[in-house]
Amino acid sequence: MNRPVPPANSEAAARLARRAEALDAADPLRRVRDRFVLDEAVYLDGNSLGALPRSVPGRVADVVAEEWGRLRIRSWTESGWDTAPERIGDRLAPLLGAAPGQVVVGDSTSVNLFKLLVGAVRLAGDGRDEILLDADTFPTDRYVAESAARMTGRRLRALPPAGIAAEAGAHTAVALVNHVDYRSGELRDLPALTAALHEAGALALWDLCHSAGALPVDLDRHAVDLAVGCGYKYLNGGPGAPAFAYVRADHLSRFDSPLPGWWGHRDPFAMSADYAPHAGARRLRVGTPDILSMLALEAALDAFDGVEVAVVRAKSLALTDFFLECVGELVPEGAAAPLTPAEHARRGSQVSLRCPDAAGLLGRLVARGVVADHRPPDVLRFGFAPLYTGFAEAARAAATLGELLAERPTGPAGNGGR
Ligand SMILES: Cc1ncc(COP(=O)(O)O)c(C=O)c1O
Ligand SMILES: Nc1c(O)cccc1C(=O)C[C@H](N)C(=O)O
Repeated sequence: MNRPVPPANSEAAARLARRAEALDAADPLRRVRDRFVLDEAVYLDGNSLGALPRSVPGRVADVVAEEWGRLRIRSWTESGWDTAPERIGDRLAPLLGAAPGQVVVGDSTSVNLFKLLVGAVRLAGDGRDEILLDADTFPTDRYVAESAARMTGRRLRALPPAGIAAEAGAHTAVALVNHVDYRSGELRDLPALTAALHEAGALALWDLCHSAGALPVDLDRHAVDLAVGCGYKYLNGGPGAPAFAYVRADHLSRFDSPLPGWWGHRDPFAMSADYAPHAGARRLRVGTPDILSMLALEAALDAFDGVEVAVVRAKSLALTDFFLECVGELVPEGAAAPLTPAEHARRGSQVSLRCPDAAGLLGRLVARGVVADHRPPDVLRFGFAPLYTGFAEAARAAATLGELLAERPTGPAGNGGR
């Protein structure tokens, strides 16, 4: 049965659009939006690929023409290419709540997961023979963890994140957990779980892909042992931007990387036959960095200049609250069920809705200028990047979704989720 859009909905949509206008006018990050290249589409996919910061194209053009084109090989030293991984790591560190000297940028998240997970098992020592894994994890973390467990002779146990604290014990070397779940948008209790792992004598390795740049992480404050994350989501570093790796300062001197490339050597240009790791975070480097992508990420971080993470978080919660309210008012009852927790303490910066035929619906949303994404089998994800997403866009996305769902037969929204 096709349900027409009830007239009350257009009134509600108009009322919510007026509220959105007022919220946008009062938004302290309103001007930060101008730092990005955007168009008339409602872009709610910054949790997959962040929008292009205006600071990037000119910088990349300059790197190509001047640093590569004119200076060529001299740029390794004269343009600071040789120190880019740790320099950009230190630039990123405040967004993660980390003091300098602990974050290095480079490689992909998957590669950094491998380095840090095997490194964590080595740090934990021989007596600890199991790795715990967030059972809901993004697939790459699982694939890497399975291989790391095989290589190190450890047992891998995948557990619901809420059960990890209770299961961690004298055998646990490390637990690998996602700070924000990529499907549901659920935020995990990083301080409590890290503390519980420490209580058991185990290490905490956090995947921050869906939290870095969107909410406070406070790595140092919570004494997180190790963390990884990607540069292309809320950090807006561009497609395939280098990822980052964090190892807590007091673990660094004992951190034994399973990928000891020459760029992590104490003195790479000594070309020594023996590997001797650099004293600090530089030991997390592996091979020659991808300079063009790396410098694009560095320029992208300009978008955060003068922006406090607490303000980003406040706007993220206000946006997702408002979107959920709009969905509640504008989407036909039962047509889409929020999967993302309502509690602020458990919500990242995206809203996931379960809808039958989410894939088909996504195509129709995109055709009407609302760019979100879909994860199988039935999840629609709406990512809210507080630096450039406005309340009017949240209202427009919900109104468009409501119209589409009212145009087609409604079915059960699915209730077999978490
Ligand atoms: C939580 C999480 N971990 C890891 C990855 C994979 O990162 P990469 O492709 O940089 O290895 C992604 C996204 O692609 C992700 O969402
Ligand atoms: N890394 C991606 C890619 O290379 C292509 C398309 C999407 C992505 C993503 O980042 C997906 C993302 N990690 C997710 O949360 O599903």
